[in-house]
Amino acid sequence: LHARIRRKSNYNLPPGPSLLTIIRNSVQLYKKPQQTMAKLAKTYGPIMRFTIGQSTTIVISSIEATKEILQTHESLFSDRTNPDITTSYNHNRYSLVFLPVSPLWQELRKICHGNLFSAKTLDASTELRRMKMKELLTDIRQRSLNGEVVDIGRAAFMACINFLSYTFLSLDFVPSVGDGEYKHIVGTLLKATGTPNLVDYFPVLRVFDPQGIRRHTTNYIDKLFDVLDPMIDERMRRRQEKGYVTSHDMLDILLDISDQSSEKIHRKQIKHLFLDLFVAGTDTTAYGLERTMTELMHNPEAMLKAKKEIAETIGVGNPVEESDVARLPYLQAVIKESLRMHPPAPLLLPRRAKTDVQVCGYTVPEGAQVLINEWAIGRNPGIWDKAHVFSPERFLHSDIDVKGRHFKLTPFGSGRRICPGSPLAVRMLHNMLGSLINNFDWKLQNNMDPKDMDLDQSLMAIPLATA
Ligand code: HEM
Repeated sequence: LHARIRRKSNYNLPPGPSLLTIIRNSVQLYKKPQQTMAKLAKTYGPIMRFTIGQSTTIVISSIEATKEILQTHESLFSDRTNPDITTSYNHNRYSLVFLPVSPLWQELRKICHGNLFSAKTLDASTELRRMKMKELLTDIRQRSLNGEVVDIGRAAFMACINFLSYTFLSLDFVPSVGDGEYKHIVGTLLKATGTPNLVDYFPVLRVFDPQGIRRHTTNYIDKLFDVLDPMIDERMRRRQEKGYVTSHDMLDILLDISDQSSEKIHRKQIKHLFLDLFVAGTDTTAYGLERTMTELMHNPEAMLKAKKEIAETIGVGNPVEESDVARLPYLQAVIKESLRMHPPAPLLLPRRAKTDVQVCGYTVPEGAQVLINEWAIGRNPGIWDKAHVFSPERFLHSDIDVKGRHFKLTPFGSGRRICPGSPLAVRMLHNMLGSLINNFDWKLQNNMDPKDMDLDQSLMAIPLATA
């Protein structure tokens, strides 16, 4: 123990906030972790160390250090930390999100890149999403006729699940679970992943599960598997029938791969993969859409420009097709600007240091959890001109994209663990946002002035059909 303490004290990282400071800020750290960490980084520096119990977390909020972690030493930071919660259902043994770099993880990534999220596969399933987009627009049109207020976050969430479940399974996942319940399940699973769990800091408490986080998570995963299992079984049965025609969805692709070689992926892994894809893909994309709509309503000039561009390119009142997006540079800039200011994964996903690694002259100790504060980087006035102003124009004649090559903007991460679903997320974001603003004018409820909006609150708005 003595040797360990001595070794630790040799690390040249500045001490970071004390336990007392962490406790004092704990409510804020829990409610708004990225903002609070950005505030603390002003005192403790852009490479900040938190040590609690047996766990060291390093929070990065400079581009130089981000680049060293996600590019220069990427192979040493490409594993994830494995919070206790991932051991529910042995998910850590199958999960694309939490597996370390390993043959199984490589196989799953290969399937994602080559099959599930390749341009060819996504093009083939465009029709499924087009159908869902029409349903969303019909639903909003009806609400517009009734003069109803739309909770944009909720509508976006439901639209994202529908888009994903049609792309994955060619059917509505939600009616089987109930829409409110599904939102609750996904919300709870995500919240559980982000909730500081005493067990992760003091592993000796594992058997007690003092906050009940593992118990709850197992319960919710159970509910999702209860829906997924019969769907997969039914598809396997139908595939045995003569004359079965593939539906071009991800389940058929995965079952084709599994039929060819169950070593590549088997039934159980398919279920765990869908769990990851649904949980990782729904809330992030819905949050991205809600925040972008919020910014556009807060900035009527940007809204007008985006609407004008779409109307002139595809005609007013039409849904924006995925193939239209290349001709809509302002819409693309709007999405980038929103991802800069409101990254849906504000601390990305935790990486784990494989060995001691030198980053910008400091030693990140082996086993440390590394978080990139994407939110703080996106709002840093030293990095972005007028960082707190929503200005899509900054991206109009710039080559900055979100593919993980520009370390000032990496909302989908970078390197070998970059978000595999980003090609689908990007399509959904443009498609939904473009269609919502090309089909409706949006007004805040209670005639609220856009200047008075709270940009972090839920967006409630009234759709008015465009002339
Ligand atoms: C706007 C929407 C989204 C954002 C901002 C986002 C962001 C991220 C980020 C930051 C990571 C970690 C990357 C890293 O460590 O470098 C990630 C990983 C991941 N994302 Fe996304 N994501 C989005 C949508 C999706 C969608 C739609 C899916 C699937 C349908 C998805 C599936 C995943 C998976 C499976 C991983 C784990 C990959 C691995 O660890 O190898 N994401 N995402």
